[in-house]
Amino acid sequence: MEGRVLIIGLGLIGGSLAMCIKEKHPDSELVGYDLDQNQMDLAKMLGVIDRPAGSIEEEATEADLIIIATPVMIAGRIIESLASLSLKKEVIVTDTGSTKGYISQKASVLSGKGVAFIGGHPMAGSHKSGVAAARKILFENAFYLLTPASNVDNETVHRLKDWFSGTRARFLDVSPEEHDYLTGVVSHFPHIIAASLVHQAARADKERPLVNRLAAGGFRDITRIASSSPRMWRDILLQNRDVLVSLLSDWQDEMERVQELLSTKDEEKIYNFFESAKKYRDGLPVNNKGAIPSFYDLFVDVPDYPGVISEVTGYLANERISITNIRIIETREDIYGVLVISFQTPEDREKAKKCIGKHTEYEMSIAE
Ligand SMILES: NC(=O)C1=CN([C@@H]2O[C@H](COP(=O)(O)OP(=O)(O)OC[C@H]3O[C@@H](n4cnc5c(N)ncnc54)[C@H](O)[C@@H]3O)[C@@H](O)[C@H]2O)C=CC1
Ligand SMILES: O=C(O)C(=O)Cc1ccc(O)cc1
Repeated sequence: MEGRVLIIGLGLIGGSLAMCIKEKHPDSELVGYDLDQNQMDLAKMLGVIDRPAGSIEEEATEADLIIIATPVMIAGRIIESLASLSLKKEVIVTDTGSTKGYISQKASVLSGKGVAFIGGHPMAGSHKSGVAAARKILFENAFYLLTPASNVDNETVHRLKDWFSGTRARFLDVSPEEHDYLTGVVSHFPHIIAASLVHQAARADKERPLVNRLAAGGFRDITRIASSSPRMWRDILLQNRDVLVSLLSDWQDEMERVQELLSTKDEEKIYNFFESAKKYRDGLPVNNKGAIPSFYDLFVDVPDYPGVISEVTGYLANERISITNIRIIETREDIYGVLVISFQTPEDREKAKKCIGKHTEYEMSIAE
């Protein structure tokens, strides 16, 4: 498609969407605006946008697609300012916020003026922020939830999906209320729990410093999302307050049940508690990227000598295989154990396995 796209907020999500649009629609013109001049300069330098915007007002009136990819609290204010401008008749306005109820209410000022607003939420991301972390494969296979306002026809929704076809995401239309409940359960609430687990460990650490050293492996895995942007999660929690308060109350009931199982030493019920969780979790789809994307880990048993990490990463770099994370699980004190390398795709992981196998005799395994 041809046309001018204005992206407001050139961070991880705005930057990644810009890359996806350019790949599929090379004739489009991508204009970016960010309050932070450094992000705007970096976006231009990295080729993520064609040019920076002087202001939202200057560019919005000429845009065919306007994407608001700022923190959710700010998106509401931007919508209000867009509503005071004379936008193109066929323009589509969309956002990328993790909550949809609040923004959809705010967007009624646009609908009132006949402007098409389609709320959007690509359900994939990362705990990293900023345009430097943007990737065009970020949304591949992920769900992309859309909440079209009631005045928006199917043709317009299709037009937006066409703009975003380079994401290779799977689009689903839902109501804003349904959206906020679903994402409350699978994304927002788990972020609260991850942060609470970290708080619990940090408290214990004060008495027993070994906690810090032992909190590797599984603990790091389940608390990875606690490293996300505090500002972003503050805003999300405030906007999805009602759903989260109700989920917290369910959670407290659940914890009381667990406490009861422990005080009554009910072996069978404790077993069932874990067994039923395992059954449900094992049945979750593995090929989809969920709100909390899976990373494809390769475990490499490495010997204990200095430079072994750079040796392994060097082999991968030579074959241009990109990794998303690397860490060591120390199996014994001060002795290197297993190197865990994470990849974005199972194909990259397979290539890496072959590559390391070519150069070394290290044992490797994959855990699903
Ligand atoms: N990080 C993630 O994994 C995901 C985030 N989201 C949502 O996407 C939105 C953006 O998130 P990220 O890209 O991760 O954040 P980010 O922090 O990487 O980028 C946000 C950008 O918005 C800019 N900004 C702030 N106020 C602005 C204003 N008034 N005008 C113009 N720019 C402004 C910031 O300077 C920053 O560059 C948020 O609403 C978030 O809820 C959605 C899916 C995943
Ligand atoms: O880093 C992770 O695993 C995430 O949870 C990413 C994420 C953050 C916010 C969203 O609205 C959707 C996905």
